[in-house]
Amino acid sequence: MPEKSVSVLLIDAGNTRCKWQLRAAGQILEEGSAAYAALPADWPEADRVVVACVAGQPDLQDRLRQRYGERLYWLSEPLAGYPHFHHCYPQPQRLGVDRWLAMLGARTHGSGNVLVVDAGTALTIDLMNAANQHEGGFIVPGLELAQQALFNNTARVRPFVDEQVQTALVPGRDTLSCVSAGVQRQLQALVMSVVQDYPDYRLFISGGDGHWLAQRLAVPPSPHLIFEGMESLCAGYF
Ligand SMILES: Nc1ncnc2c1ncn2[C@@H]1O[C@H](COP(=O)(O)OP(=O)(O)O)[C@@H](O)[C@H]1O
Ligand SMILES: CC(C)(COP(=O)(O)O)[C@@H](O)C(=O)NCCC(=O)O
Ligand SMILES: [K+]
Repeated sequence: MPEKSVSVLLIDAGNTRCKWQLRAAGQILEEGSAAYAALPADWPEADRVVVACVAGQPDLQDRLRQRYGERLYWLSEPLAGYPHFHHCYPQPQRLGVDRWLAMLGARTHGSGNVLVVDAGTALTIDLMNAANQHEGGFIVPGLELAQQALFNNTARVRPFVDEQVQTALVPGRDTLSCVSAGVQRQLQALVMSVVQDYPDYRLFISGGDGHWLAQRLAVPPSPHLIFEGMESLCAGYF
């Protein structure tokens, strides 16, 4: 009788929300995302569960530990001693586990230099060369956070209820449109400036704001990079 393929539940616990995929034999069987206040009461059955968490979340960890016991692998920092990646941080455990996994995920798409953008709560950009040497990166506030920074720290820049968020980059004609278009252009310009400095690096864009950013930069989005990184870890490590 053929052996049943191993099912893995992969959970990407970011600062804004939690995303998950149930995979078996490289296929995505189920997927979802939710705010922490609205997580499923009932997680799917899985042979193995890997969580990448940059956001603390002790309650989630307790619940998943109760549900899955020893099948749970909780990653809050890069795995020490992982041989197929060379850190540049003097303290590698300080590198966000999501950034590390996104780079491992990009590697599953081929060899060569990679420039990995994860447009989430923060927008991160990481460079990794063909020898899997992390060459460093950039961290800036992501779209929502950058907008909130303006709303929270100015008297009159705020989202008026009668204003619609614009998706175009044309100059805004109300406060919300000016902020939205301004912040989008800022993020796009940052990524373009790094791309320009590293022309031999293949660009990958993931994260909650990855779709529009990828479209602007004329590359296909890579929404599953962190899951792909987790899956490649599972193959050798868990
Ligand atoms: N359904 C959604 N809920 C929350 N944010 C979303 C959603 N869809 C897109 N976004 C955008 O994605 C960003 C969060 O991206 P995500 O990759 O989930 O972040 P994180 O991994 O930091 O939790 C938000 O800042 C927001 O601009
Ligand atoms: C930079 C981040 C906040 C990004 O988190 P996210 O936007 O995915 O929620 C996260 O990767 C993190 O907490 N990193 C630790 C600091 C570092 O990477 O240097
Ligand atoms: K991010």
